[in-house]
Amino acid sequence: AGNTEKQWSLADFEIGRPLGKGKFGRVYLAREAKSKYIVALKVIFKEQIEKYKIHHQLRREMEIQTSLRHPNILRLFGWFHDNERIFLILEYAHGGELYGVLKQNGHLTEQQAATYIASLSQALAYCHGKCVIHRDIKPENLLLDHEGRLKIADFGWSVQSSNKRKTMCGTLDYLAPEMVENRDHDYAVDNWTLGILCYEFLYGNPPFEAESQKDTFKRILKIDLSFPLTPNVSEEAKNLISQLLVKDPSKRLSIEKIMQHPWIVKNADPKGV
Ligand SMILES: Clc1cnc2c(Nc3ccc(N4CCOCC4)cc3)nc(-c3cccnc3)cn12
Repeated sequence: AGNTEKQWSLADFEIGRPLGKGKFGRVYLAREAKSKYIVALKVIFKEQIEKYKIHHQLRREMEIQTSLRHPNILRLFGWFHDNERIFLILEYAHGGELYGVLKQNGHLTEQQAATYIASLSQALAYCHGKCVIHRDIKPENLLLDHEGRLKIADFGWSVQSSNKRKTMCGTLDYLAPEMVENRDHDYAVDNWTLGILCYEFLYGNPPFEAESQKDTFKRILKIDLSFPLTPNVSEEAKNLISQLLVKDPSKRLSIEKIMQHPWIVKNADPKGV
């Protein structure tokens, strides 16, 4: 049967301008020579992979992102390598980083914020359904397509959850209580992050920002959450944020409940999701 996947090489692409640089390499605009199809080419140097010991993380990112198909998740079409570099062939997000839009405008409107939170919730519901936890959702990892639709990129920190959902695995008879208790909550890290992002979209900075990392950790552990008087944010938005930034993972609003929250129902633009 052989591998039906085409073996790509650098010769198949015309390289355009750099789009930006990540920690382990750069991202370039590129065009597949025959089809003229526009992609983003993420170049990672093998010596960096050795140096930072990120083989497994990179392999996981590639396996996970290749397997995910969702309108709000950036596609990984394939990959290839030469002696020094690994190349990821990624979907090009024409609108660039959401982070840029956020910093440009200072903060987003309630409609924009609710639309992005609804998109993220749908993408996460899809990921969690496939036992994938992203764990590193932040504005830098969020891109926009030509219609301003949100795309989650960079699954470098995601994990294939070891705790298969109750429905997906064998007998629970032999599980210790803490295992049964935690099984459904390791996904809740992403729900917490939705609360952080919703706050940042509406106020322009994350809720537990502090001078030092130590102080940020203290504020997180205390759930030291306060809402500035400006910009003016609706009570429903604050209500959603307060139901996500909850210490006990089992008490955080579920993805389904987020989608049904009055603030989302009222403000999210179904076309933008
Ligand atoms: Cl992966 C991937 C797919 N598409 C992109 C992309 N696309 C993109 C489009 C447009 C503009 N603009 C720059 C301002 O003027 C408007 C257009 C920037 C990035 N950027 C990055 C990236 C990565 C790191 C830093 N910064 C950007 C990664 N990408």
